[in-house]
Amino acid sequence: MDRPSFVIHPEEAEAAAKRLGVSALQLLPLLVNPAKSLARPPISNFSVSAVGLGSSGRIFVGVNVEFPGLPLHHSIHAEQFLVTNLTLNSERHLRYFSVSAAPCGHCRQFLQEIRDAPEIRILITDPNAFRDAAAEDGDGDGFVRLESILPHRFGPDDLLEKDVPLLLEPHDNRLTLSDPDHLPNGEFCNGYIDSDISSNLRGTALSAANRSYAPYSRCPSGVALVDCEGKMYRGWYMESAAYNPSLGPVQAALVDFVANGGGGGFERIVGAVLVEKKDAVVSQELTARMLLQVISPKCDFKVFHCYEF
Ligand SMILES: O=c1ccn([C@H]2C[C@H](O)[C@@H](CO)O2)c(=O)[nH]1
Ligand SMILES: [Zn+2]
Repeated sequence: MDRPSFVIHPEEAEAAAKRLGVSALQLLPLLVNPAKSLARPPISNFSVSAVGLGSSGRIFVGVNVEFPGLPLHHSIHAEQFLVTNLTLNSERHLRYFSVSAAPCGHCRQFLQEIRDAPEIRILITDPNAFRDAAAEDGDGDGFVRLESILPHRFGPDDLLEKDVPLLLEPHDNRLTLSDPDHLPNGEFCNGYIDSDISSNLRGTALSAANRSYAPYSRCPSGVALVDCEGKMYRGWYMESAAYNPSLGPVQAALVDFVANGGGGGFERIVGAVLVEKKDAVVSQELTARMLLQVISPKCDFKVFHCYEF
């Protein structure tokens, strides 16, 4: 099968399933191996891919991404990439996914932010992974419930009221820029970014911050990136009830870059804007600056502050 793209539309999925004589669900594990070629693991050389079916009938791909020069905990796991890809595409539910290796504890925890997480069904294509669990889980389709591989969960129910929107649900954080016309630390100066791109970046980062999922810290943030051809990417901060598996806004925007940037390297990123609250208890500024400096040294980075109206 050809190398899959990061989002497969229902008609394409249907046609591929028909060609292969399988159902949409059975297509997921068949896409896992080809999708591994999209991973970027220069440190481990261990490619992981996760392929999920959303409630719209679209199929989404996630892969692992590693960053040489940075501590390992900045890596993006395939399952986190998959969930980020769903949120960037406004997909409301993830009910099934297939993945090349057993999801680590960190990913099992991150998935808890999705409503009815215990019911998410997972099929691991690695033949050595939990055949017993699949046998016990009952449906006979090879998928196991997340609950069976992460029992006694700690999740949003432990910290939030029941009516708080969860990760894949719509968010509007009601943020507006504190001083939109004030460019912090001078103009963008690397020659790629004119005032139109600069104001676009600002607006895109603000919209991203408005979609951020930060119910635990109440410190939403968003990032917009621009590459050397003027193409823009965006992502927003997503929290985990267990804090550490949270995914930062730069990583989320890098998911957009890896999925839609035509396969180029991170050094193609020439401009970045972070929008977050001033004096936020959880601030992304220093981490974002460091990350961008390592992966794309010539990237010009600006921070704009916002407040809740
Ligand atoms: O659940 C997991 C476990 C590991 N990895 C990635 C992280 C790192 O890039 C590589 C080695 O751990 O595999 C994932 O993507 N998902
Ligand atoms: Zn993981």
